Amino acid sequence: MTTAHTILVVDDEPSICWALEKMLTSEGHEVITGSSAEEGLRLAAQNDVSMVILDVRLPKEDGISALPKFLEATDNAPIIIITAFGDLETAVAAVKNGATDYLTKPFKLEDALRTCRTALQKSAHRTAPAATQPMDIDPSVLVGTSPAMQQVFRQIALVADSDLSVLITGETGTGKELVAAAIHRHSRRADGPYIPIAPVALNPDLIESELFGHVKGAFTGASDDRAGLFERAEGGTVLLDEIGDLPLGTQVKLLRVLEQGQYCRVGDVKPRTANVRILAATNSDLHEDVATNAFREDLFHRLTGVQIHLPPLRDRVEDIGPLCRHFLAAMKYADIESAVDDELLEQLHSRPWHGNIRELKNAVGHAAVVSRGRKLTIDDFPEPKPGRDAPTTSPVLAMEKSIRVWSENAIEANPDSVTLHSDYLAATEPTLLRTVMKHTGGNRAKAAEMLGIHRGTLRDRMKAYGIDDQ
Ligand SMILES: Nc1ncnc2c1ncn2[C@@H]1O[C@H](COP(=O)(O)OP(=O)(O)OP(=O)(O)O)[C@@H](O)[C@H]1O
Repeated sequence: MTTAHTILVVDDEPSICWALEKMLTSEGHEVITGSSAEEGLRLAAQNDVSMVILDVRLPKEDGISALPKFLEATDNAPIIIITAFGDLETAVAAVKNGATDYLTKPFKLEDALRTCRTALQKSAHRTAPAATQPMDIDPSVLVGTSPAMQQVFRQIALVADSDLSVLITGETGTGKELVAAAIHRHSRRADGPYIPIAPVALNPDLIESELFGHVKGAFTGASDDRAGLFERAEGGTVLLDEIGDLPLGTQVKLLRVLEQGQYCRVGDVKPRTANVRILAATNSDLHEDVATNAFREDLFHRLTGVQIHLPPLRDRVEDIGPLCRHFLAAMKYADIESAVDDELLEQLHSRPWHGNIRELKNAVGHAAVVSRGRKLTIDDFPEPKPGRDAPTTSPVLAMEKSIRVWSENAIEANPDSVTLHSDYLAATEPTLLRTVMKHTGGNRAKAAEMLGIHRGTLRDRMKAYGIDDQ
């Protein structure tokens, strides 16, 4: 059975108060309601309140600025903020000012109930809230009015102030890097460095030295001690972009940083403490990489503790209008309001946007130049980008990755191996031979010609691998 609590609901919309009251009384709680911050504070002073549900939009003083007063009046009871205007700014402001959680109108009652139950559990272990700070937010950075983006803003707000590592997922161009930057900007580390790194862009032979630094003489060319990116990000945040591309050996070291907060420079045995928050982003399916042993399962679980997923733009078309206006404003386009009409928006909504917001941004830039300040039409926009069916990774790159993963696993399994090359051929050659034989309808002579090897060699290899002519 749940313990009965007194819950204060402060909202100037009677229907919201009524719905919450009904929901919470059916859980056995007592509900008192106020329609302004002033009335709510009076009620909070007169009652032993276990939780407050506070609307942001109130007639005189708004919910965000009244929040610290409610915390004081209720001896730091959990406070759930409700707003119809849920943007990142409001979400972060609410959490920074001490709110426990955040609900965006219209909300489902079952979601509200879940949020209330969690908050009430916290009520049992009240602690003083973190010191509040004035906010320094550029509200134009992350644009989005869709429910999906509201959820993303809420997640950013809830995780920003902690030191948790976060995995940000989503197709290319959905704004993963922007979300990572927003988490850093709204975190306690905001004054520290923010370093985004794409491992794929680093020299594969030097990747560990790039990340963790090295000591003099660690390898040929290491003429001096050198700090790595983790050291340079001291006190700040590192974004590991496309984390799936991290070599397996480096994944082990990253896990150590995540679990023990420690790493060593290459060639050094002295562990160093990493005072760095790690964010990671990927547009590939890490589950698949785990299944093929390209990504360590332990690291995967460590990283997926907190995950923020950015849906593709085609699943949140409501954001297209605000994004278009945002990009036009950034270009100082004349008369933004009439530049994008409903007819154009409808046409833009039906595009697939495989390149997501990056494609939209480029397309709007293109259209703005072509239209020279007049109202935009669909003809001003470039052709849509090819679909997702067109592979984003070339088969050669995919093969390179598979070979790299296979080699790293084989070396890890048997560091003293002396048969790597023949093991590799045995793993790959049968597929090649079978494919060519199938193509030639089982004609060995033709197959040998295509392969550029002698018929006898082909025969021997097929025999060795147990491949028959069919
Ligand atoms: N919600 C948004 N509001 C405004 N601009 C956005 C938003 N999301 C993305 N953008 C812009 O779209 C472009 C692509 O965003 P970003 O680089 O963050 O995507 P990504 O998901 O990290 O892409 P990739 O996986 O290819 O690295 C950037 O120019 C970014 O500023």
